[in-house]
Amino acid sequence: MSTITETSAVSSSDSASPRPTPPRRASAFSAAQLAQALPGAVRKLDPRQMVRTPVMFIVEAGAALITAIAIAEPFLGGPQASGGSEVPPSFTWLIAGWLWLTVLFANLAESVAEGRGKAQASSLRQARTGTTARVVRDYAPETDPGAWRATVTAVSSSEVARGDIVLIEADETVPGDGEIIWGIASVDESAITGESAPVVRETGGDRSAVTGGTRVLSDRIVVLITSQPGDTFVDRMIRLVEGAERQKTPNEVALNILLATLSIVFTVVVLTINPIASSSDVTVSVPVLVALLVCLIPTTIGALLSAIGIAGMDRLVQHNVLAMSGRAVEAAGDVTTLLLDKTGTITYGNRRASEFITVADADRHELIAAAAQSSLSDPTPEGTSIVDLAVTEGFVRKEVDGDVVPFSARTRMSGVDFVDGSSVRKGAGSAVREWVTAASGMVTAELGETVDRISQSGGTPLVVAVRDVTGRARVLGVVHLKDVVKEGLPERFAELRSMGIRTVMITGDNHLTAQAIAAEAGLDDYLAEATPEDKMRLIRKEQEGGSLVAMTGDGTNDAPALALADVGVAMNTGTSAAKEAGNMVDLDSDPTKLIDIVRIGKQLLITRGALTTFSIANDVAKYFAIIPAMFTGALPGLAALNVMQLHSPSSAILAAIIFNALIIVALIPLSLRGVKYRAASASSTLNRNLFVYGLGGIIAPFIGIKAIDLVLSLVPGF
Ligand SMILES: Nc1ncnc2c1ncn2[C@@H]1O[C@H](COP(=O)(O)OP(=O)(O)OP(=O)(O)O)[C@@H](O)[C@H]1O
Ligand SMILES: [K+]
Ligand SMILES: [Mg+2]
Repeated sequence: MSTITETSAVSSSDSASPRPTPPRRASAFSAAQLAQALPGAVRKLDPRQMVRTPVMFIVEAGAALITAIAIAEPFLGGPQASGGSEVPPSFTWLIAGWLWLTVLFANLAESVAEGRGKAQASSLRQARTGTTARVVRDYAPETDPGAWRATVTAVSSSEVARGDIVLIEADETVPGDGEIIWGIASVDESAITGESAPVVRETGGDRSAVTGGTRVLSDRIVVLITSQPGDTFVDRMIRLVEGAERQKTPNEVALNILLATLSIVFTVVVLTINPIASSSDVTVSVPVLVALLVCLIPTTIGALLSAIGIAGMDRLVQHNVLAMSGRAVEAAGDVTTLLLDKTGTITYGNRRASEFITVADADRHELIAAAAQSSLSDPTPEGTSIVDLAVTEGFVRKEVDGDVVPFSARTRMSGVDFVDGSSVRKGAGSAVREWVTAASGMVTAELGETVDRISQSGGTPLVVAVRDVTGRARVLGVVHLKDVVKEGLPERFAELRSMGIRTVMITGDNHLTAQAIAAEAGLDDYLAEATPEDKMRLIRKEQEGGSLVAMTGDGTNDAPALALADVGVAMNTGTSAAKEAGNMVDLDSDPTKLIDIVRIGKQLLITRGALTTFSIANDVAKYFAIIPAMFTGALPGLAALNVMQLHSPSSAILAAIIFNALIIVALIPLSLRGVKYRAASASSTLNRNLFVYGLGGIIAPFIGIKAIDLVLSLVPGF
């Protein structure tokens, strides 16, 4: 039996200020990583896995076929001549070996990319240390939220399921994701966010979500668990970074289909060569045909495609962003409008009451008492801070009996209807004005001036009014709620502007407050007095206009908008409803994180494009290496194609195959690091990459194949 005493009000200034978190691990690519990834690469040779990447599957099938031929050859009188010219005895084995290496290098690229995620996953697994959770059986919150009786039983945290109510005290690990239903505490979320500064989590409002695996540092909280065992946020994060849940992005799927189609076309072409060449009674040996096929199909991009995708998602994790869908990552690359929620996103979100201001001849103590009474059961940060301020001005808490009218983003008001028929309300100026005039009350010009003065300073005015038993209402005054804009926003929004992204703040707050905050934060536009429907309407309008829309938000009333946006980034400090609705979660709760997300999205698209260009281009040179080598005996005229003056048909073919394999390893670092992204216009970036990777793709193999051929010419038999 444990009774809960009133907690000390924890200093609730959220200290996690948004600063771009440095990527957690150097993205350098080292030989050690290669060695570590080798076992994984060998395991991936399993044909059932290889079939996922058709291009490399064809290479593996070719490698298996030629290995069989190489084994059978000695019993068939040695390697078959090809194209009318003899081949060295080890030729077939060499082709088979390098084809196996080609497939192995492709798998190596993927397992190196996955390796970094695996490291991240193992550090996350530590966070999930199996603890015991204290589940409350008959939780019954009494009228005074500070004291309730409960029976607490200890269960292992892996059994805690959705709907359980758990008590968590200082130095205990949160057993699962949930919402705080009682209390306030400072929580260490470094296991998730890597940010060791403790954050405040409290019941009510937009900062009531806690994540399984984090640690309560002070006080105690009662949490309603919302996650199922094995499917907590950390579990999903682990599956995501391990690539298990990595969904292929639409661009990647389309490219895979293109590559597979190209490979099938080339396979058919190669299969028709002998029938066509049979007129000049020359046959090309199967090893040479397969070598030609492997050089023609886009093996370079086929081998690196998944590594590029995994590395892109991993770069997001390094920036503390969890992308639940690959599509969102790519959409981020093309976003042109960013909608930002105000409270909790642009500002710290724990709006605090700073001053009571009476209007007309209202009595100050009456104002303070009314404001406090309308907030005793208001769990939002606004409500609790009003009570705190009232207590410092002499208000004595005492139970009020009446019906609590909770705050809603639609009514934009909260209050109490007392049993004696009188009522009190606090809320947005426009909402309370309507309530007062509907009860035949008067609203003075002075009220408007006070409301505007507070709003112009960026504060949120909450008007307080009472209605007496006769039904007449009157305004007592205004509570000045202070909101603090997160620092460093103007320059970050300027950066977004340079990337062609317009920033719009949408808030339920009034116009003047919105205008003041938007100006202070350096935003392009704002929409004030927005209800959740207004936020969604604005997103639809932008999307119909052809823009891809990104939205950041933290509150439950942002959830529908986050779900509708092409890129919905939920703040980690937000409610679990917001995190469920978004397709990304920013663990740093930094509204300008979208800059990094857009940059990574663009970089992913550019890297994939650049390496595809390089891959197609570098296949061209192989025509000049292999075609003449295949037919020198029969069609001497083709020798003119041998611009590289390669040593012999066998060395030419083998050199092409070796280059085709080595180029994959050479491009692994670029695939993992990504092509450098500059905030420039899309067309100039495209032209630059076509030039660098197109021309580079044409020239590199001529040099590479010639160099390898020179080495081979030193080997006896070639
Ligand atoms: N606890 C509350 N009780 C009464 N009125 C409130 C309370 N909290 C907010 N309000 C009023 O309702 C308005 C709308 O609140 P809402 O949460 O929708 O938007 P916001 O918090 O001001 O901004 P944002 O949409 O960025 O969160 C606020 O601007 C404020 O005037
Ligand atoms: K190729
Ligand atoms: Mg709000």
